[in-house]
Amino acid sequence: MQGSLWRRCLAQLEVELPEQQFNTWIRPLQAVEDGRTLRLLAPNRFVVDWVNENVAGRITELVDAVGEEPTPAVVLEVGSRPAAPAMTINTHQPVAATRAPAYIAPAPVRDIPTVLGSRLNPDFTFTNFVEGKSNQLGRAAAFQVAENPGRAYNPLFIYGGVGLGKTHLMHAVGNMIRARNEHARVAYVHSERFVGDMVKALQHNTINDFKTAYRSLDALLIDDIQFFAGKDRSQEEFFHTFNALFEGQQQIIMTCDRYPKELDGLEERLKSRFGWGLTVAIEPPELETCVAILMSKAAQTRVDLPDEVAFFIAKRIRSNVRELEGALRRVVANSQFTGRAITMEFAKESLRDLLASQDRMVTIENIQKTVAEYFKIRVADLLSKRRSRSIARPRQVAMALAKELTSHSLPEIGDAFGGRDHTTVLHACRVIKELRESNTRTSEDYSNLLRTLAG
Ligand SMILES: Nc1ncnc2c1ncn2[C@@H]1O[C@H](COP(=O)(O)OP(=O)(O)OP(=O)(O)O)[C@@H](O)[C@H]1O
Repeated sequence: MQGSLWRRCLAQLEVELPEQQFNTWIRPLQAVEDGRTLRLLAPNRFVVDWVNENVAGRITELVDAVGEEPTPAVVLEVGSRPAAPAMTINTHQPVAATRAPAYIAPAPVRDIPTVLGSRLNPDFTFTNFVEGKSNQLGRAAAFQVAENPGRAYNPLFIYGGVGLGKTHLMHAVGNMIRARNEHARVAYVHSERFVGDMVKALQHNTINDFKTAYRSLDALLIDDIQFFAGKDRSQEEFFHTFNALFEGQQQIIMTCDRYPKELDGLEERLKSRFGWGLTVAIEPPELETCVAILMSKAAQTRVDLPDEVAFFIAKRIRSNVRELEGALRRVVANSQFTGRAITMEFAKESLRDLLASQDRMVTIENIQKTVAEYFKIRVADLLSKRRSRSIARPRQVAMALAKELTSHSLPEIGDAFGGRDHTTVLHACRVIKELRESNTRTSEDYSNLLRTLAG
């Protein structure tokens, strides 16, 4: 069957490679298969070089693993196939939906009302959002907003770390509003896109259309508003949009990676407005919730995932839900690729590289989570500006651990702790070093944490 060999390789590569790499370098390849050769046609020399350097070996391995006799030779060259619909490469769809910017269809600003209205991701619903202690409040608030848009909590402000389900919840609200009223004008927009659209509208003299489009909505869902930091013109425009929607009792939902008051580079008048409705945090999920999420994702794709495998994955991948899904996707793709059932042994084998690199690499997120659990505070507290001793000390411990266990620079660490200056991190490292020498308690805490994190 023409094209099937490459399709299988593609499905596997999509799981193994970061999304951006896959889209940039692999997706543009066109395949021509004749049983003896798999010819991959690249649009230009850059793509050929990149693929040769980075994934050619892996492609050959995958072709070998498919086990066709004789094993087809892989040829990579610049070229393109004459357009023939039957040969279009049909790439496999990932289990999880792609991330925010991907829903945004490039469209002229004039079309905003229609285009915005079609940007909801139908896969993100309340039904498939798994509830746990870490997201209970956020889910409950979102549900109430969906039942009573513009009136329950306006605005609804959801904040928390990456990959914890903020975007999912936001879309769930939009989907539910639309399910209850098909005429409702609901728009999802990433803040970066809002900024881009606004700049275009200014350039093309269509700022009035832009304003009307946004202000005519029943609900505006705006993601990752930390992107507004430092962008004064966009904040100004968003301020007016916000006021118009708010006054019209039109719903506004926002997400952000931190508590709004902690956002540097954001005007005070916006920060205070963000707090007019309800502000809820989403925390990293506990083990049981992680297991439940895995089971739910497996069930959605009709995959048989034994409990012990779900526990194994949940225990080993602790950073966030997106990573958890990535690990599951890898196991499932591997199982579909090889036709083997998902057993403990199989999962360990499929995730070996991922776990090995994770074991070698302690992440700042992981440190924050472990330190927060250890001191029984919230990750959000570590990222906040609160200065009370019970928060500030653990924060300094976490910063010192990040310096010791990761290869991140001081500014990067500062940034990961709610956008702090590198001198704060340096100060934290010095304080902790001194305390470890003079204070048994700190010294013990630090050693315990080091043991937990680095084995
Ligand atoms: N409680 C949950 N139940 C089911 N799926 C979840 C849950 N939490 C997160 N997910 C899934 O995890 C993935 C990442 O979630 P999402 O994109 O909503 O994260 P986010 O908090 O918006 O992250 P970012 O700040 O990076 O945009 C999505 O595929 C989402 O469906």
